[in-house]
Amino acid sequence: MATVLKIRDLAVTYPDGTQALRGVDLDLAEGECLALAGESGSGKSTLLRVLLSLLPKGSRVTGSAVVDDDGTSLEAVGADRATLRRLRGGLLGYVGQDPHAAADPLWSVGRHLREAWRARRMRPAKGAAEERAEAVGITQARARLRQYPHQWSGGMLQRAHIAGAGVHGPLVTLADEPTSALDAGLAATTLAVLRADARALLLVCHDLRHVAAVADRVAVLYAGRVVETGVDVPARPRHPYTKALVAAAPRPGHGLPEELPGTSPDLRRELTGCAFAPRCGLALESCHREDPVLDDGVACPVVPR
Ligand SMILES: Nc1ncnc2c1ncn2[C@@H]1O[C@H](COP(=O)(O)OP(=O)(O)OP(=O)(O)O)[C@@H](O)[C@H]1O
Repeated sequence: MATVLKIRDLAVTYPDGTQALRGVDLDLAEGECLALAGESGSGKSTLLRVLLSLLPKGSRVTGSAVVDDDGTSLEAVGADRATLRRLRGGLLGYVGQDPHAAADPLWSVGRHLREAWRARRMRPAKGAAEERAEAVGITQARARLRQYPHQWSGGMLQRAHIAGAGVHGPLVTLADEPTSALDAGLAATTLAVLRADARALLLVCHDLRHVAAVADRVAVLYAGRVVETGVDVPARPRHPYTKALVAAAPRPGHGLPEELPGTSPDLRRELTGCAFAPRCGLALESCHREDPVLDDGVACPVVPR
């Protein structure tokens, strides 16, 4: 399958000196769902913000993030206005965290959906909004789209956002914790709808259990670096950080989850060695000096190959 998104050595420093991403390499193939996992502050949302050029003024970005549309490559890092117009809502669809927070309570749900055309100075063909809504499982769409966000459940409203994100058939859909405001049952079906609707999906999700059902591959971020990537990460974590992350997730019938030891590093300071080493029970002396690179899907010298 063709690679539709190629990220190389991507680094982001916010204006206050926070190094949110520190050299990330990732590929996403057509038809694939890649999940980005990692605890709060690991850089997941920052990566999506780079692709959509939504970083605050004064942020420093180096490296590259190329969207490849059938041989035409568009660089998201430092994109000019014309490129941005092609990327945002065109080649890149976006679904956010909280469907109610992302909606204007005074607009009908149909108006929200039609905005996906208007934002690109287009008019939806007759019945096109209803057709999109039905494609993501909203029944009686004509009547329901006349209703307002407060008349919709979170799960249904998130489907409307998914419908809106997919209006122009984006090559890549970016979803930032799209189920964090939903209960567990709704989360699973919403993710399945999102997965079915997207051509390629970059899914930010801190909960590895949800990821397991929909993602083809998982990349685990820690302090702005990919520390592990693979197909079987939620079931068979290898990096000590990923293991701790899995153990920290509550699982029915497994007793109380184990809290991750220690605290996340201060990303405003220069980090030497593996950023996880101060919290890692298996760290070698060299881990405090050398930052391990990804080798066979895991950035850790302790993990057997
Ligand atoms: N505008 C900003 N200015 C300065 N630092 C920021 C800004 N936005 C995010 N950060 C910092 O950058 C780092 C990465 O944040 P980011 O939001 O990308 O993490 P995340 O993994 O998406 O976390 P969460 O799951 O909580 O959304 C964190 O240390 C965060 O505090």
